[in-house]
This record gives sequence, structure tokens and C-alpha cells, in this order.
Amino acid sequence: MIGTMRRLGRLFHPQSAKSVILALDHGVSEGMIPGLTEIPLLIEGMKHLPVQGVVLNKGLARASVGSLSLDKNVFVHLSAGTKHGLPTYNQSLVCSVNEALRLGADAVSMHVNIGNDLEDRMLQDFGMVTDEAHAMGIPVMAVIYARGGQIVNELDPSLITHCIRLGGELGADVVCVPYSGDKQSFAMGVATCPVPVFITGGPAQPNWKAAKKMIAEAMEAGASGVTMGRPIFQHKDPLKALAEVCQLVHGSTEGVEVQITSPAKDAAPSKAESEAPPKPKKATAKTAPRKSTVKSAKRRTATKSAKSSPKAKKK
Ligand SMILES: O=C(CO)COP(=O)(O)O
Repeated sequence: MIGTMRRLGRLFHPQSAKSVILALDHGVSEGMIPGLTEIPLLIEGMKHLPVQGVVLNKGLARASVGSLSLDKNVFVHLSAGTKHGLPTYNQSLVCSVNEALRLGADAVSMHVNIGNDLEDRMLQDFGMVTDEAHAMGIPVMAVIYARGGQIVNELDPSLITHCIRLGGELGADVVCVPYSGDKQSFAMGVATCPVPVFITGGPAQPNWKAAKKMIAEAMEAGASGVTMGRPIFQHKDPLKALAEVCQLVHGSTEGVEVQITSPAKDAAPSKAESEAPPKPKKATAKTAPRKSTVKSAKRRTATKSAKSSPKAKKK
């Protein structure tokens, strides 16, 4: 397990011990949704931000890994399913751990839906992938949703804690779930899970302010990071959104100052240029020209009861 542990350690920011993973695997499940055109901008711009990794399907991984800086972990996504499938969004393995490794993967990810007609096969796949990946020292991130014919409310807090629990008990190294909106039960699920828990973005947040509030609340509840796609790549300024997510996630660790390099000068042109992260409160020894050190303000605790949006667009 030493290989898995070492690679797992690299998925977290060395100071904050939190993680921001950019999810760019949506083209398979959703087709040409808005924001996919921003992928090249994000792949180029993320090198300037404290983003720990990116989730890519194998074809996009093959096309993109050459452009990614070596400090960014590549998660090759092993499973696929579309909104047109029967049952909808059922997931099948489309890539092996071996193939992922050949593509330069630092970790693998896969998606499991519980409450689905094909739950049993997805769980078998999950068991097989954890065995195969761990035999090669590769960490597994399991993205687990409650989604299928048996499920009425995908964000039901007890279902979200069940997803967390299942991932932890079945051997994932990181479990990734949507945030339920119920801070207390989420915090309990996270605290008792044997491995770190990340949240996904989901389509349910009405606006960016709500998405940021969700991230802040999940971090307060003990989440170790985010694996996020749509709220970032569908934002009108994706690089600015990504920088703000980095601040929220890494800045959630008390006393940690997170260095954010402005993407403005080297990245592909973006509106982020005119809206760079806040000015540094104070410089650190490591501060280099064009870099700013920011320390996120401690956010208010805002517990909110679950508000579900089962009809929202899925992923
Ligand atoms: O793809 C994801 C996890 O793999 C999450 O995507 P969203 O943030 O768009 O829900």
C-alpha cells in the first residue's frame, strides 16, 4: 500500500491538507453542454492555481496530459454512462487501471449509482477497480450518487451519508458525493468515514453565490475538498471561479496562507485578468513577482436544512 499512500498524499495541498480537483469528464454523460468549450482555457490556466488535479476521460486525457504541469494529478475516469442509457446514467467500466496508467494517471476515479437497477454490477465494478488499482499502488476516487428508480430525492441527507459510508467501507481512498445541504448529518457522515470526503458541484445551485456558500458550508462540516465541474466551467469567468474555489477550500484551514499565482499573464486570455484574487494581506518569503498570497477570511457558519432539487439536470 505504500505506493497508494504516497500518491494519495500528493492529492492534497501540502499546507492546507485540502484538495481542489477539477472535473472535466461531463462530455460523455451529457454531450455538448455549455462550458465544455472552456476546457482548454482551464487546462492551461490551472497551472497557475493551487489545483491538485483534474478528472478526465481517457480520450481527453490522451489529448491533454502533455499540456498539464507535472504538479497536477491526473485522474483517469474509468466508468461511463449517458443520460440516454437504460437505466439512465448507469455506469460501465470503459477503461482499465492499466490503460489509465499508460495515459499517465496518478489516480483513477469511477462513478457508482446506488438505488439503480444496475447497482449490483456497479458495486462489483467498484470492488474490482479498488483491488486492481491498489495492486498497482494507485488511489481510487469513488464518485457515489443515489440515483435510480429507487430514489425519490437524490440529495436526501440519509442517502448522502449512505453514499459516503458505502465508499469508505468498500475501500475507496477518496469518496466524492453531492452536498446534501444538511450540515449536521453531513458532518457526522464525514467524521465517521475512514477516508477523506470531497463534494461535487452538481447543477442544483441557482447561482455562483449559492455554490460558494455550499462549498464553505461543506468545508466547515469537515469535507477535505471538492471535485467540481459545472459550477466552474459554466461560470462566465471559469478561471476566476476556479481561483475562488481554491481560496474557499484551502483557506478553510485555520492559519494556512494559500499562494495563488495570477493566471492573468501566461494563461489564455480571460476576464479573470481584470478580476484577480484579492490583494495579499502580507507577503511571504516565497512570494515572487506576479504572485499574491491570500488568506481567506473565516466564514460564518450557516447551517441550512436540506433543500432538494431532484429534477435538476443530472450528471
Ligand atoms: O464530475 C464530477 C465528479 O466526477 C462532479 O461534477 P459537477 O461538479 O459538475 O457535479
